[in-house]
Amino acid sequence: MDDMALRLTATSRSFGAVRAVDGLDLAVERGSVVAVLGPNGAGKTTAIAMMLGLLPPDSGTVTLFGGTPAEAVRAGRVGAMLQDGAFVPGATVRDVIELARALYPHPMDTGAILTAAGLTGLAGRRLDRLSAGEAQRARFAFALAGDPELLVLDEPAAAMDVAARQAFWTAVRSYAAHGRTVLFSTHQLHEADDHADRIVVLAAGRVVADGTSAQIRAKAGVPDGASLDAAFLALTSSSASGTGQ
Ligand SMILES: Nc1ncnc2c1ncn2[C@@H]1O[C@H](COP(=O)(O)OP(=O)(O)OP(=O)(O)O)[C@@H](O)[C@H]1O
Repeated sequence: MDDMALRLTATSRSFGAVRAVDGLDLAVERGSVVAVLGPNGAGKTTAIAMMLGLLPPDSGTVTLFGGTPAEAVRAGRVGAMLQDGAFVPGATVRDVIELARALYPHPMDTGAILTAAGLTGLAGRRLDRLSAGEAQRARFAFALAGDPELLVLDEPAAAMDVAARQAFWTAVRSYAAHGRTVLFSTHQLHEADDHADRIVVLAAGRVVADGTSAQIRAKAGVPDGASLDAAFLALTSSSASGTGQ
């Protein structure tokens, strides 16, 4: 049995002439919180789509808990929050949570989902009337509903205000504290610094650095006290121009 929640081995995916993900090797231990950083076009969303079985790799393999992504999704072991996840028009927050709960074998309690996602006061609100930040929280609720072992979150806190972000990250940390695994992508480097045990920096579809924030700074050759932004720019500037064209 694979003791990793997630494993990508020599995984590649191209779109025409663009090599979005280029021989990516990444293994994520169960119980860890991993942030994936990278400039626009680095391949984060493509890698996440392959992790979830939404996009087949051209070459290489992707396994979740030692099996295929489809098996893990079918078994309710994975919850995901995607950037452009659309909602059923006219449905309420509670409707979509109940819909998600019905898809999973061991769903979380509706009240616990609403609390974790900060939506208790908005349960009866129509999804198409939510603000952008509230809609992100509803996507988080959908991802949490099945009480999955692995949460995969693509730029999850985008559009959330300061209080919503704080509540969101508290919920993520408490989720991970129960031995579950979280992988999230972000452009907010401080979120990676503050909330991830491990940071993976991608550029041009490859891993250019992987470790704690101190290890990332050391690899980039910036001092310990320097911002992660300085390390990020040092690590990604040479390869960033080679992608996203
Ligand atoms: N369906 C597609 N068709 C053509 N090109 C694509 C497609 N999806 C992604 N790409 C290209 O693959 C590369 C990687 O895109 P991807 O969305 O994975 O990057 P990203 O790191 O998530 O970027 P961002 O930070 O802007 O969200 C980009 O050059 C993008 O234009």
